Amino acid sequence: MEIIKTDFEGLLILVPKVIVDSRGFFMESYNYNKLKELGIDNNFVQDNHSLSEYGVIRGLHFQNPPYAQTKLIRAISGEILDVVVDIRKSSSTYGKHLSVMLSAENKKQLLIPKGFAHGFSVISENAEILYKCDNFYNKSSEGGLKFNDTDLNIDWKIPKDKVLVSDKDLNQLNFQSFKSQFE
Ligand SMILES: Cc1cn([C@H]2C[C@H](O)[C@@H](COP(=O)(O)OP(=O)(O)O[C@H]3O[C@H](C)C(=O)[C@H](O)[C@H]3O)O2)c(=O)[nH]c1=O
Repeated sequence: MEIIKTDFEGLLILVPKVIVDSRGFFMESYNYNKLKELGIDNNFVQDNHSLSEYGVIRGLHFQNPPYAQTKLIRAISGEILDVVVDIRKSSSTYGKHLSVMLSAENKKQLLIPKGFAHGFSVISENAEILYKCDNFYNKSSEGGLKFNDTDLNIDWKIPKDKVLVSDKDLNQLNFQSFKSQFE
């Protein structure tokens, strides 16, 4: 597993070792011990799996403390533009975002620490994603930021007339009126 650091504290891109042979490929998509040897020690307790069509944007979501979640996300079919926004008030990258293409082809994973709002747009015809969480779903602790917030100015790589979002995501907070609960 290759670890790629980013400009955001704790936000890592993981590239698993893929073993190819005449039958296809094999990879250990997750290995607690191998990540622990690399200094990554999360007790993941919930796996999520979603399918979305082209143009869907899910996010930008997070769970507030004490239900905040570290996530380890990957695409198992199709391709997404995965986007995280740093909402840790004391972070030097507060309010900044990182975008990374995750796809069944590149097999990249994103380790997203607590304190980031997370979302993705579906660039392919459809995409299935799997992600591990180190805290359980807690609906009442959910928070969110508007995907099209002008201060965040995120390029989701989807033409405006093709964007598909839930009513919930249309009504998230603007960044300016958002009060982070993350230090
Ligand atoms: C997140 C979640 C949702 N649900 C139920 C609640 C709804 O009945 C249904 C769809 O939920 P929602 O529309 O919030 O799903 P997404 O828009 O994919 O939300 C996720 O999208 C972004 C990208 C994230 O990073 C979060 O994990 C999560 O907020 O699944 C559950 O039962 N358990 C869960 O852990």
